[in-house]
Amino acid sequence: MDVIRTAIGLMSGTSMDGIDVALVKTDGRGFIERGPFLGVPYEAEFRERLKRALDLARPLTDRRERPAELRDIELELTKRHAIAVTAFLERFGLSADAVDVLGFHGQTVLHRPDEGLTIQIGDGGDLARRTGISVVYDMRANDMRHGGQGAPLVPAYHAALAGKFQQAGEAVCFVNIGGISNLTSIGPDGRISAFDSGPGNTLIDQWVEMQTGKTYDSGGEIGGRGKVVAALAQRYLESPFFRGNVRRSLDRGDFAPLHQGDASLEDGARTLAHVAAASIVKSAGFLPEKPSIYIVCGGGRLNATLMAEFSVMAEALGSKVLTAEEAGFDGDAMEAEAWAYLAVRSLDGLPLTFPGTTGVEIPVSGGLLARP
Ligand SMILES: Nc1ncnc2c1ncn2[C@@H]1O[C@H](COP(=O)(O)OP(=O)(O)OP(=O)(O)O)[C@@H](O)[C@H]1O
Ligand SMILES: CC(=O)N[C@H]1[C@@H]2OC[C@@H](O2)[C@@H](O)[C@@H]1O[C@H](C)C(=O)O
Repeated sequence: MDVIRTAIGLMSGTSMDGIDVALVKTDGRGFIERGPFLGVPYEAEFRERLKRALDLARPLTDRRERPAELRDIELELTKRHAIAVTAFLERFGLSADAVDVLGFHGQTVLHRPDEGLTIQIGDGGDLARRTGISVVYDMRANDMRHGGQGAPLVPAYHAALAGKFQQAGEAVCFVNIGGISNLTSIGPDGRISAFDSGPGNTLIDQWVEMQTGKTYDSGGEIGGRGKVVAALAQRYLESPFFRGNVRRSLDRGDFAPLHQGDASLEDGARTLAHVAAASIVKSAGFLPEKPSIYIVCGGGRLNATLMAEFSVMAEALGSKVLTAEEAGFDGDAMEAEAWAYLAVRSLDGLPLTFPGTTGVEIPVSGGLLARP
């Protein structure tokens, strides 16, 4: 029998809103027992530091380069992850000894797949020392080294969760609407196909923050009062990203934000929610089979305007739309759970990515191991 390990996944995503912490007991294969979840938000000051990290990373050409200020931010990020782990253990009455491994995503500060460059800051060795738990980190690099896009990596976990839908003969498609959105389709025969599908919440967040100082459109309430400005939506939806080969992954900065004066606050938020929804449907057109069910995860599922737009578009094409919760999962925890699952796979040398998920030449494992 394969070893069942207890793993904690740590995700700081492109939205830069905080650290998601989730526990999973798994053999890294078909056995998955989902445990508790904790979201640890960043305060505004640290979010600004992370935005500064993106600026500092822009000129880098080597993934190991750390200008002094970027290194400082990396160490602060790592310390915050250690504090988040401690808070998680305390909250759920667990001891560090009960955890076999941490799956540490770090923060993506630069992602240029065309140049074979992806940089996640976060010091695995330092996190292992601080927590006393082994850490698997830097999970994207090996994929890129083998010709992959370095993202998305969550599909291996989606595939493991899809069993009950597969058995029912459904073509299920997981949609993660984070800062960027990505899709994983799993056919009834188990065939897996995944890619980044387009802008998610980042454009909405940037617009709402620029206009109001709030960091996101809570519930999609602002967008719900606006209308779609067709010319603005077109500008995004006619991007070359949506043409031809979609096996491309995105950097947070690949789609430019709206400018002040482009629209009213409400119309801008509505238009960008429309763009996020239409991007998913457009990209899903490149899947090998039409999804019979979409399962929506990530913060974007809480934007009712975006979800209403997406549901109308998907249902018009004959697909059913469920939130992660309606499908029996946790839409906030999914990525952190995936990082726990992937860390266990990494320990066993199992593939994290596949030709159908990142375009990698052959299925490859990945991640570096740091022991305390
Ligand atoms: N109640 C809410 N109403 C509307 N939008 C929300 C709500 N809560 C979160 N969001 C949106 O979800 C975003 C965070 O989503 P999530 O945590 O899935 O992204 P991420 O993991 O950082 O990104 P990625 O998946 O691209 O790495 C926020 O920035 C915000 O735009
Ligand atoms: C380079 C990078 O960090 N990419 C993220 C980003 O956020 C969403 C999308 O773009 C996805 O490709 C990926 O994250 C998820 C967790 C993944 O790798 O599956």
